[in-house]
Amino acid sequence: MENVTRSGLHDFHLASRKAEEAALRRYRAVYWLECLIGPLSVPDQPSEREFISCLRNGLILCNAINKIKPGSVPKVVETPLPSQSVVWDSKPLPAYQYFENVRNFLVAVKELQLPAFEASDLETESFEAGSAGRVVDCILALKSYHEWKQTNAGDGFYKNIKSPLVLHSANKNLSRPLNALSTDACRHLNMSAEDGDKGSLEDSIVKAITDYMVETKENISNNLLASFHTGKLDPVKTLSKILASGLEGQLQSSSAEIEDILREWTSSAIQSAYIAKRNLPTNRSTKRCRACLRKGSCAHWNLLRKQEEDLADINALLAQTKKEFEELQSQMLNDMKQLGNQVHNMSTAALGYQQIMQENRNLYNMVQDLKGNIRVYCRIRPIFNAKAKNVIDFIGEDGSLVVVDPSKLEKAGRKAFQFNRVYCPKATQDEIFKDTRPLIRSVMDGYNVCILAYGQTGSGKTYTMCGSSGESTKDMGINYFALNDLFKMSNQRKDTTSYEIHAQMVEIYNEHVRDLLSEDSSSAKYPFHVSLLLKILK
Ligand SMILES: Nc1ncnc2c1ncn2[C@@H]1O[C@H](COP(=O)(O)OP(=O)(O)OP(=O)(O)O)[C@@H](O)[C@H]1O
Repeated sequence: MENVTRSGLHDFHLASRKAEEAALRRYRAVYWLECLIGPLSVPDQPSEREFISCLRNGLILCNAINKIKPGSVPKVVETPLPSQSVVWDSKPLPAYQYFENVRNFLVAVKELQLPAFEASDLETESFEAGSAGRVVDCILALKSYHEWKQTNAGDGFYKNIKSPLVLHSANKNLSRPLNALSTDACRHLNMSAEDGDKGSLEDSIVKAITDYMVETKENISNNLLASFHTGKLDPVKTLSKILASGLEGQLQSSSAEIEDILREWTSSAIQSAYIAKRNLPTNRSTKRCRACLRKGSCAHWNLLRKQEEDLADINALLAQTKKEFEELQSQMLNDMKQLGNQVHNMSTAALGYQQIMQENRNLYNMVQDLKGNIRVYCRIRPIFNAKAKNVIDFIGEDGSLVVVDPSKLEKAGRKAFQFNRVYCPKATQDEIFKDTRPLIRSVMDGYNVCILAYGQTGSGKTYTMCGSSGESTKDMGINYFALNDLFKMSNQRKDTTSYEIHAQMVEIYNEHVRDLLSEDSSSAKYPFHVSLLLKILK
């Protein structure tokens, strides 16, 4: 009996407190409307019925929203007697006109994404206690929007903030799900976080607690009342149980999201450990940029850290490359120095070589002089006539030759001659040139050389000097061999000496000298025209 009394008393206090709360909110709404559009002709502290009656034609509401946002309700249905406009409920209009104002107001409110109410909430016929709550919520939301607009000059996006007190009266009859409202409330608490972001661990915990608080606030009175009615449990224990179960339920509903965040946080922790292993400062891994302050990890900061590491690697590589380049440079300098020394040595050696070569030439020419300035070689032509007798008796290696005259006595018919060398009839053109070649080299060293073929007709002078009449190089004469050597030696010495080679071919016959290379027969006889000679030489 005592418990029942206590329970009834508590119910009374609770209902009284709710009524006081609703009245205060209603007075605030009326006060704000009067400040906005003028006196409403209702008491300062109107009852719910007086409040509803005042607003039921929609005129006040339409004027208020048009004042906040001009043109929100383009056409407002006025009362028949404008002079009595201050008496809002003086003369009832037809129901459809009321409905049009209220409907236009509700459309405008929804466009602003503010909490609306049902048009039937303004019906005084179906009025019941507490039905003005949603109307009050709507007006107070309009008030908040007005204040936001004045503060922000209409810039940005207005997000309606619903306090638990608003929810308390609003969600009793609204079809809007509690979860959706809870989410809105949670977003309000998470204003500092990025919109649409799944959030960090802290965000999820805050969201869970907020949802729990909002939901529990709706259920707490019923739960407590139930416990009080049964009288079996202590109210404090009941409250604790409600808190614990509610929080557990919220955490379970958010467990998947929290698990994801925990996983991300764990991987972030592993990264931190890895960085610590790399001797990087540990506190760096916990740093986040401003945009990611509420996240478990910061991709921007990780990217920055990675770029710093790459930069450090590049710097190390650059330093190593510089070092290698310097080593290469010094090595190249050493090589250049060695090369310079080698070139110097080579030039010295070349100079020495030139000197030695010059000395060698001098010695060589000295040998040629010692051999004799005039050398006489004898070449014996083969016998072409089989009936002819051989007159050659002896050919010595030392250049001695003994011939025999068959028509004379043995002793008187024998004659001995001495030459530098005697070539037998079988001697080839090459063998003949071997003794002449050293003289050709002396020509290239600046000595004058003359090779003269002498003998009777048919003895083989032309054959020895020019070779046979054929084009075969096998029997090439001394002239061609000598010219070949001259060009070859000129080419070998072209780096040190420049030679000019001139050739002239003349015939001396019967005291007449003729130029055999001249194409003009008139100028072929001696003395030759110089211009013609130069032309030939070219
Ligand atoms: N050593 C040789 N081997 C073979 N044939 C030779 C030799 N010497 C001369 N002859 C030949 O003998 C002939 C006469 O020689 P060549 O014309 O050279 O004589 P030559 O002294 O120039 O006479 P000439 O004073 O009349 O001009 C040529 O047919 C030549 O081919």
